[in-house]
Amino acid sequence: MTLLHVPVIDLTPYREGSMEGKARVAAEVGQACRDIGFLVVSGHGVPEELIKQTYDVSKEFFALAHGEKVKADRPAPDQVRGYSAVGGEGLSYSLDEPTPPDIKESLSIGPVDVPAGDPYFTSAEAGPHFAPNVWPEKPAELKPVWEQYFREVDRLATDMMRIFALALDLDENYFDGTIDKNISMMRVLRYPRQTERPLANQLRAGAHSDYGSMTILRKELSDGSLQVKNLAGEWVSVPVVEGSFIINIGDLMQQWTNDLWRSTVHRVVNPDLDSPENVDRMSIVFFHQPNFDAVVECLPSCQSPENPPKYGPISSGDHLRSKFVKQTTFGQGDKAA
Ligand SMILES: O=C(O)CCC(=O)C(=O)O
Ligand SMILES: [Fe+2]
Repeated sequence: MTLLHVPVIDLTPYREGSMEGKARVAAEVGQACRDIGFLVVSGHGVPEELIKQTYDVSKEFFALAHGEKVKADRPAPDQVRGYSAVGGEGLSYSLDEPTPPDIKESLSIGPVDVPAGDPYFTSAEAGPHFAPNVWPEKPAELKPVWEQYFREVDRLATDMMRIFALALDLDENYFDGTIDKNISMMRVLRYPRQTERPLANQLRAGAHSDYGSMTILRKELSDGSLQVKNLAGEWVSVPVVEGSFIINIGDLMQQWTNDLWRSTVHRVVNPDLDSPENVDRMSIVFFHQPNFDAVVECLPSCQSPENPPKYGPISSGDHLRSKFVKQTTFGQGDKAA
């Protein structure tokens, strides 16, 4: 039976390491990726205390005056680094029918622990993927806390890629060499409490699918505001489970699996102005993206004579660049970028 709701999956049996436990988790994850493209995971091993610290320092940053926050402004359109104010981005721009800008502000970083002096990370081919991070001066603890969060969630992403490999009947370490120098991004989003009615079709985050291999999201509030479009075409809320992460497949993984797995459209809806749920909402998002030079082509286990490859090969870096140029060009007549 096709899953029409986002399942909750405990990763503990995978992490404990028995063959049987790993196979069981992989089967559950595989079904979620095929049917709905989203899953909620518990037993992930990321320390709760670190997640709380990440929220706390991020909240402190967003509470600063606008003039202070813009000191860490995004340095260039092709570098997803630093601060982006409310109105600076619309996730739906990457779709064919864009809506007005999202009602959110954000702070983003790219890879941490980039080795100094290694040309792989500074070459022309590396493009903007290892651009230096833009750190706010305040609060001072934000940098070490975020760096640690990035490392921990990167470790979880590696576990997930291994589970994905098992779910796709591949060797467990099949993807390891494609993600060891990954170009992932971490971003904290703040959706302010709303004081006036949004424009027509304006959402906290407009309908979109994510770009990369997977997204790992931690959301603060136990509301149903993150919605996913299921295979029956209905919007369903992602379940809220304390201590869990929400994980979804991105467009690149859909291509890698020759459309066997789904990069599902999702959105963040507005609260009613006078509802108790109309409060600031924050989420911590980790967009996992393989090494810029990893070549993504339909996996052998996902094709057959009846189901030939639907996509040609593309590098992870080129794929990502083609997506995020679209995201900031709304209103500039450049949706084809
Ligand atoms: O904040 C959320 O719950 C979702 C954000 C999201 O989907 C995104 O930034 O891609
Ligand atoms: Fe998303």
